[in-house]
Amino acid sequence: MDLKSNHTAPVVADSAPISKSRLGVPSSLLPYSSSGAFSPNLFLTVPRKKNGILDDIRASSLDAMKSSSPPHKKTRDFNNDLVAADTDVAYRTWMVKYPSALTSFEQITNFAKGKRIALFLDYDGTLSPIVDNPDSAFMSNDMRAAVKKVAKCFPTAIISGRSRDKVYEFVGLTDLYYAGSHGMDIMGPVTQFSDDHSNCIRSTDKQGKEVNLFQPAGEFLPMIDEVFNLLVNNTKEIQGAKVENNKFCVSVHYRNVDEKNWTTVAQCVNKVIRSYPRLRLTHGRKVLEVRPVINWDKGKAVTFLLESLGLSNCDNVLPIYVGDDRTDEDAFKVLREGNCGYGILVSSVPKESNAFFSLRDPQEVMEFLKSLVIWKKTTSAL
Ligand SMILES: O=P(O)(O)OC[C@H]1O[C@H](O[C@H]2O[C@H](CO)[C@@H](O)[C@H](O)[C@H]2O)[C@H](O)[C@@H](O)[C@@H]1O
Repeated sequence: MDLKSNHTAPVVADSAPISKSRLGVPSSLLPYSSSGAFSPNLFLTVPRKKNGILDDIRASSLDAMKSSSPPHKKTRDFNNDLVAADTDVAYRTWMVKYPSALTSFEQITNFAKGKRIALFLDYDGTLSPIVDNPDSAFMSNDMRAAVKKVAKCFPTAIISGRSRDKVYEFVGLTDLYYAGSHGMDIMGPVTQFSDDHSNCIRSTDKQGKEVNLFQPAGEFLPMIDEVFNLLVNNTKEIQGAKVENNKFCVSVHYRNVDEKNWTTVAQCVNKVIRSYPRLRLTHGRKVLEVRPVINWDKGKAVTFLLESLGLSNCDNVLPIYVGDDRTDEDAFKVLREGNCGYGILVSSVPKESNAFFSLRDPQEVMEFLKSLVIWKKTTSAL
């Protein structure tokens, strides 16, 4: 297939408008819907504008770039009490809509009674704090221990924008499921379901166990490599810019670029992907992400994993997804719209979200994971 032949434009994967009415604790459960998730035609068709300009220039507008990530400094600035107090009030007000998953823990576990919890965890900003150098985004040993324990109690998957190998290297735990490249590279269990599915191939994991690999964007690999090299070359004069190859997508980081040069970063990226109509641009935290125009995201990955694990019946399964970024909104949305699970947004600043609950930072994520383990052990002992 000639991936360049269809003249469609890159688009921003903006989250759909968030419903004004919050559902609260679901009172009834709908059967988990798999409709549309595994459409044989995974390609999104997005018409290119007549003038050939990127369909949505917001893809790289300065405003979008500025709002892509809160400054990673402490919320409380003791040299500026007033600002700190204002920030705190705004955060507390926001938390009325997105209550803390820690203070709402009983509500969550009450709803989980008689159900199996399935846990989905994002990596950067969720399990590891946001740092300037993406290669140094290590998770703490305490966090690793917490993830290990929680994965012994509940089926647990890491769903990251990183390449699967990279995120596995960071987490370093077996007995978890890993999905890299925003869900476009899933290593899951071998099941009848995977046998029936195209894009699935048998493989073995690092321990030699037979696994199933699902790579819906497999044919984009050469193109992504090509674009990675172009982006490295085109941004090499921009001080602080860093391009990361995430296998089925490419990240262009501008966290360490002087703000006055952010537009140059955006222009460089737009210039490259203009020649690749089958690629699109999305925003992460101080990062522009180039990825294939396919109908696949973290939300689809959650649905896929639940199906693969035989956990797609919401009557007895409660999926919980914890994430901090815009790409995690796709997963929150799947859980919200399916009325079948909880999204938990990790954020220290107020943000509109499809999540139900919030946690302030990775430290609170760890507390939440530990609480789940204690709850599981207590209830199993009864
Ligand atoms: O889905 P995730 O696991 O959250 O991955 C999303 C991106 O995370 C990484 O970038 C972010 O974290 C870096 C380290 O803290 C930070 O320096 C950067 O500014 C953030 O955008 C990762 O490097 C990207 O490739 C992922 O797509």
